Amino acid sequence: MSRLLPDIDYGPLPVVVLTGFLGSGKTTLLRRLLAEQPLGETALLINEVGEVGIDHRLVTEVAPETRLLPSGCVCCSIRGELKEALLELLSLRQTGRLPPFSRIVLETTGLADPAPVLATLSHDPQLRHHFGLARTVTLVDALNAPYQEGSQPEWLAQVAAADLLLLGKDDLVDEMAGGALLKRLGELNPTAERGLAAQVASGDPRLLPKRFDAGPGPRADGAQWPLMLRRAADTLGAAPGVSGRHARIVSFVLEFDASLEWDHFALWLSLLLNAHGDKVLRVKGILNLGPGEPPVALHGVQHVLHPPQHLAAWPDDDRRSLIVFITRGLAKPEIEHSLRIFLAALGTPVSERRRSP
Ligand SMILES: Nc1nc2c(ncn2[C@@H]2O[C@H](COP(=O)(O)OP(=O)(O)OP(=O)(O)O)[C@@H](O)[C@H]2O)c(=O)[nH]1
Repeated sequence: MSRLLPDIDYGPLPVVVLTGFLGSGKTTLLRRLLAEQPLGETALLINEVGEVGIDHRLVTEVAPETRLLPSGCVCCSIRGELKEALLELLSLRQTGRLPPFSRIVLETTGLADPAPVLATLSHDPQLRHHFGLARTVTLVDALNAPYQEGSQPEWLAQVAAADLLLLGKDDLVDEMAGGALLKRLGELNPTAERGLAAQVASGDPRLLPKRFDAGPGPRADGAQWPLMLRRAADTLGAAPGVSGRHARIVSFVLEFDASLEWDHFALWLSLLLNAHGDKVLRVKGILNLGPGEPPVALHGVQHVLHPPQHLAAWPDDDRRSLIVFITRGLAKPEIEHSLRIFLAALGTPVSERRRSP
């Protein structure tokens, strides 16, 4: 008798990366998120420091298809292992040894800068064929955030990499402190959506997208991308940059009214990220490449520049190019200067829009 195989969609599987400093509440959040969800829809990959994976035991009840990566820090040697773990999961799914799960949640160790994981997911051709980075979610511990911002570079890298910032343990601080923290997170990463972890309910689609292109990135909803960038630009305004409490963190926006020459701009950005990717914690942009051209969405974390994406159309008449940077030890004037000199040398000078203070 022939067995009916499940109808598996072999399109790229969405991968949601969940990060957050040690003890910020990632496992607690995952348990709530996955509780009451149909078993087998979500595969969970957990990377932990140390030999014994305690989290693994905690989440096994709700997600039996968990695979635990064997060794420690994501940021050092995990690239090979992450790839193997992802491909193994896929193989088990395709051969029917695992249910046809429709997404993967990858919880990174709390001590890690997520950039290497994001780089692996975005740049490995085999992984890119099968998986799509849908969203990076960072959990921030409300009680410890002020201290962690001042002392832990990984905390800042996690906050900067996020598409969604969730404030956890807000029950441990008063309302005013919680509000101030959310505002602070908006200053540090003005392009991320913000919310309270306590409001994440079981099955929250922000963390459990159904398809890769249903994620929050530029693929998902072209109109949202420029609007998000404009909100960020308004937040940052004419300020030279919002400073962090340490290590010269700044967030700022470059705005251009004139269209940009893609080849020249892309070359400049690649050179910038090659040379200073460790200082560019995050870059997100929407570019106007000239009349009749669709807008292009840019999206990068440190040395990683995700493949730029053409959006269907501009949402309205506003045709500004906007590029938001979050940098460490690289100030806005340095980046402006480098872009201006570079484009002028190639014969396509642009002048940046200046907002009146
Ligand atoms: N008061 C309060 N405690 C919380 C909340 N979320 C998590 N905790 C507690 O914080 C501690 C750490 O939570 P976990 O969920 O294990 O944190 P984690 O980020 O997975 O920890 P690591 O895997 O060690 O990085 C546990 O004792 C939780 O019960 C919250 O919203 N409020």
